[in-house]
Amino acid sequence: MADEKYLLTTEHVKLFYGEKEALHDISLHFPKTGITALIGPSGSGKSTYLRAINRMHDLTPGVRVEGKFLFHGQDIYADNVDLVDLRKRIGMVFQQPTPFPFSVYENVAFGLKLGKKMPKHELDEEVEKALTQAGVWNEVKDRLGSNALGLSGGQQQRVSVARVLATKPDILLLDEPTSALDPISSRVVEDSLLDLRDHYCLIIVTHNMQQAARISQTTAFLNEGRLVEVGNTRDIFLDPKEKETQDYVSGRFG
Ligand SMILES: Nc1ncnc2c1ncn2[C@@H]1O[C@H](COP(=O)(O)OP(=O)(O)OP(=O)(O)O)[C@@H](O)[C@H]1O
Repeated sequence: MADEKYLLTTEHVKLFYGEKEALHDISLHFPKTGITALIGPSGSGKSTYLRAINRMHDLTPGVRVEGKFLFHGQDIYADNVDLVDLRKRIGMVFQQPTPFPFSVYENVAFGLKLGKKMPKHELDEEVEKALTQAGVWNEVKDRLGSNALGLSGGQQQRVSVARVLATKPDILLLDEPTSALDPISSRVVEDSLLDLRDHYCLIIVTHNMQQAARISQTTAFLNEGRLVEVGNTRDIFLDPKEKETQDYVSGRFG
């Protein structure tokens, strides 16, 4: 039964790389809007879990996923799911900015052109809207025809966010989206994400605990493939229930 309160529900998720169980019984729920941060030491399963949400493991031989993933109440892993459509509705932003080696405009219009044919003026509007939402329009509006590889790392990352937003997703998955950027560019990208959190469901993997504390409302702490604790970000950082969480957020391990 669909749970109206949540846009995405994952229950009892297990993921195996061959014989190795990398995720053990993870249940997490995500509301329609807001930022959830996934934190945990290297190898704790954060990226593995994030990638399972839009079926990025489908092409990796030997990977088996168990458990329930319900998006709008529908099973993400059902046989009849259209993966192109799923990935439009659940978009992914990677650690390294991923502009294609063509113009800023074409980078954002790319996903839109895969869908139904749109008149040029509509395409222009959608590109502007997405770049504005990603917080980079003012910086690129006079160079839409220039190669996106000529932008700064932070600008490239916000153009990558705009490319995902252009296809009108409900969920943005962000896998360490600022870890390849300098601190100033990181803060600019963070500010853009903060502007998005009232309108989208954002799930961000981050190693940067200050970042998780600054931008997320909910934090989930994973360790060795287990969900140790999930809760209000403030509580996870200031008053966690589990000693393991306390040890991690206070820097005693990881
Ligand atoms: N393609 C793969 N094949 C086999 N094992 C894998 C594969 N990808 C990840 N793993 C293993 O799964 C576990 C979880 O890895 P994952 O990358 O999800 O962790 P993470 O918390 O995102 O780490 P990091 O913060 O370093 O990116 C690790 O033990 C890792 O070695």
